Amino acid sequence: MELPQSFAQRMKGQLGLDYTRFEEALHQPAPTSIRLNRNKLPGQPSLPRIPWTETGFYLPERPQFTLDPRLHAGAYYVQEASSMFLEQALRQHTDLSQPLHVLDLCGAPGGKSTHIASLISPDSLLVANEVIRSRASILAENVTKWGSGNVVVTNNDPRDFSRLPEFFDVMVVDAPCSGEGMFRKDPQAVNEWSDENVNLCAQRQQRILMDVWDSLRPGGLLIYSTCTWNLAENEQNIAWLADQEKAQPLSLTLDPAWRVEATSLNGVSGYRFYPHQVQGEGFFLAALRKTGEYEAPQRSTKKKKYKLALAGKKEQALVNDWLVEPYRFAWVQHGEVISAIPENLFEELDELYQNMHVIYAGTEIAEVNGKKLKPLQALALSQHFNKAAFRTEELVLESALRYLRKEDIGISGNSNDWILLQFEGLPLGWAKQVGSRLNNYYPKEWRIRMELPGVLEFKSWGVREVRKLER
Ligand SMILES: C[S@@+](CC[C@H](N)C(=O)[O-])C[C@H]1O[C@@H](n2cnc3c(N)ncnc32)[C@H](O)[C@@H]1O
Repeated sequence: MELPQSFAQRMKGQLGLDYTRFEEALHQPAPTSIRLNRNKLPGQPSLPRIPWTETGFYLPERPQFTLDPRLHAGAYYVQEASSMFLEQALRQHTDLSQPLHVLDLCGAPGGKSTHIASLISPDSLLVANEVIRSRASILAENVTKWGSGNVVVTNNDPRDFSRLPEFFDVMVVDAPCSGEGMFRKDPQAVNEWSDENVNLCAQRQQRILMDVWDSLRPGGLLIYSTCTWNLAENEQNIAWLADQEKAQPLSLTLDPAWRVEATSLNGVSGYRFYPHQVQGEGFFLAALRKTGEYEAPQRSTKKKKYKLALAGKKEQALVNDWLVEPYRFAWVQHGEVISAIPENLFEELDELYQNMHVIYAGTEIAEVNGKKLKPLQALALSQHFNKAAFRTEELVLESALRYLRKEDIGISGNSNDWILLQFEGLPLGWAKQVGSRLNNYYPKEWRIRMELPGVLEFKSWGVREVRKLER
């Protein structure tokens, strides 16, 4: 990798004597790390922990993740370690036990959204947004696999959030940036880098921040992050915002052993991750509190016209016991699809449907057509799913991968049932047995496209779990 000259020059100025170690680190392989979904994998793996998060771990090597059915089951997310530092900003500056409205503005592919979903209380709402449509679908897929049930995925431009004034308690802006911190993982980022692009990115970030600022409540928390190291896209932008909006800069308590670098510019604290100091990629994070007093809006006494329609009692009764605590949910119907949304979030969700382009909300449970009922993929992957309501079949590795490739797989018995297919107790999706045939209902868009290798080797992250299957 040949570093752009002006980038190297600037970093020498920024890092001084540390520059040589920094450059050497850029030529080392990037570490591999994952974050576990504790609702699906509660055990403690024998792996080194990422110190600033409770659920992140380093792997000794990079496995072929596509060939691990647990990834498709939403049991973990492959995420770069530094970016999990978001957890510190949330834990140190919010009360996560409270019901919060959180926005993840630049959400795709979903690393931070799934992380936030694991940290907030079940009564909280996360709006995971992505402006690019194709990327919003990937975000919706990852959110669905994570299975939290209190997440809404929207596909909106930041300026659309002006329709939701003072709606959010917390806002995460993981801004599109010049990607200097991704150089060793992504050679394309090196080719696209230029001083001009850094300036364009900085201007775009300011626009994005101004576009969404009004939808943060007074007293609310803004967490801003990038994966780049220049001042313009980081400290300078946040100092500019703090000055413009009279926001209060916040600092974080760091453990010196983490080797995260704290910076300060005009009273604004920033936190920098360099690959020669931490086991992770380049990252920057800063936090601000919006000043002022929040006054909850007066509720109108006029009868409200809702956009969300509740499912009929008959339809609801058909699917009610498919979730473990059905009384916690409102059951809404959109065409033939019944979804469950947390009961306490009905008003907020309706407001989102009125104002934004919602592409996924809550948990899609079933398609109902007269007496015909079809359980949906999101139900199988939901953390609230009542598995006892269905016949389940455990698959070995090869069958699980064939199922995820949407191939035909054999199964014993002869019935007319919906069958929940699992791998190591983790639901993967649905199949329907029709006589001796088994119809595969795994979503076509999610299927594994890669050919299975001649020898399947299941190298899990737990060192003891190496398996070979000769075929
Ligand atoms: C750094 S990535 C987000 C990564 C994500 N937060 C995660 O942890 O997986 C930035 C995202 O911003 C989106 N984006 C690009 N231009 C944007 C704009 N003008 N406004 C808002 N988001 C934008 C990109 O499509 C991209 O998905």
